[in-house]
Amino acid sequence: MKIAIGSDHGGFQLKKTICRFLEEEGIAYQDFGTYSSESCDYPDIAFAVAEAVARGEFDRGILICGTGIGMAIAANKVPGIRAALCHDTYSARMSREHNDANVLTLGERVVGPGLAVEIVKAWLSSSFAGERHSRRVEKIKARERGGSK
Ligand SMILES: O=C(CO)[C@H](O)[C@H](O)[C@H](O)COP(=O)(O)O
Repeated sequence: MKIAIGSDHGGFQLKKTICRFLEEEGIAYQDFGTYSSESCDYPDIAFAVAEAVARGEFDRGILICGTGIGMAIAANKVPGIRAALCHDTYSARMSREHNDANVLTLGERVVGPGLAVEIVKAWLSSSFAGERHSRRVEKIKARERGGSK
């Protein structure tokens, strides 16, 4: 599995924690920035990560800002992206099993590093359950293509 990861300044410290976790687990990743705690704009990072995932260059994306909200809003503007803001492990697992989320967003100002790593673990180890959920995700994809509402 190959992960695209990014944060703004508000998620910079937590991104470092998550990158360390990925390294310990031997999971390949590419860091799309930001590379310091200097203030920057979350949409720039969100679009870079989301577009790389949408192009199929990465299996999944992880985006971190202060709350995770801005990253989710921005990433979900990219066709093909289903970004889920998860601050508990149950939501993280469900976002994979039911929604086939391909981007996880987190808020460094909301969750501590220990819980954040558990959320990432749950998210990376869960798979899309298919069946009735496929029908629902297909409706989202059709809408994105400009099809039926
Ligand atoms: O986009 C966000 C909120 O939806 C993120 O939390 C940002 O990190 C946050 O808005 C940045 O705020 P700051 O006051 O400029 O540090």
